[in-house]
Amino acid sequence: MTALQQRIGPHPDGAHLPAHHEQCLGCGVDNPHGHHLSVHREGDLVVATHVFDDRHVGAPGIAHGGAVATVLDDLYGFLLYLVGEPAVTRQLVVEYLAPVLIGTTYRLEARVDRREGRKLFVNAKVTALDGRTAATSTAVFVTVDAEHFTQARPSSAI
Ligand SMILES: CCCCCCCCCCCCCCCC(=O)SCCNC(=O)CCNC(=O)[C@H](O)C(C)(C)COP(=O)(O)OP(=O)(O)OC[C@H]1O[C@@H](n2cnc3c(N)ncnc32)[C@H](O)[C@@H]1OP(=O)(O)O
Repeated sequence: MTALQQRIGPHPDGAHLPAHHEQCLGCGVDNPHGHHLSVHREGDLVVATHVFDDRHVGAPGIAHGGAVATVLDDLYGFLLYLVGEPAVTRQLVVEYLAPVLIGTTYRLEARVDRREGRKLFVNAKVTALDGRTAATSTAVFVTVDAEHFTQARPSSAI
């Protein structure tokens, strides 16, 4: 079994899910520019509690929209542990409903809506602890084989 297959799982309900790799911008613990997302499984959901910090600011005090999209994209990447196959983002849509505030705790959750062949239709939301939804998202991921990741330079391949 390859390291990638081991990481893919299966992972039981409630389990903390492993980072995609140590340098991943979304979840890698060794990326100093990263978001260091920590994600667990809740049934069919993948869930993170997240605080954007000063590295992610757009307008003063408000998270940059690209940073929010980055975190959502990476969160979707954790659904692949539930699906059991690698996949990559083909389309990412974000609705910014309210400012996502720096230094404020948010709950992020994502799920697979449906699958059609290689296409995974997924959705997510970002919710403040008072229950207000700050952002919603949909995306299309397409499953790929392990060779997809060998296109990168050897030093950065996973
Ligand atoms: C498991 C855990 C692993 C963990 C261990 C780490 C490994 C996993 C790391 C992941 C880490 C995550 C991190 C965050 C997620 C990224 O950031 S992923 C990085 C960003 N994304 C990319 O780089 C992807 C770049 N794009 C590509 O490589 C290629 O376009 C793709 C996505 C592989 C697809 O290419 P292709 O295989 O040639 O497929 P193509 O025929 O174009 O389309 C496939 C199907 O999708 C359909 N389609 C295309 N676009 C659309 C659309 N917008 N809407 C609906 N359908 C569409 C097509 O019509 C087609 O449908 P069918 O004809 O099959 O019915």
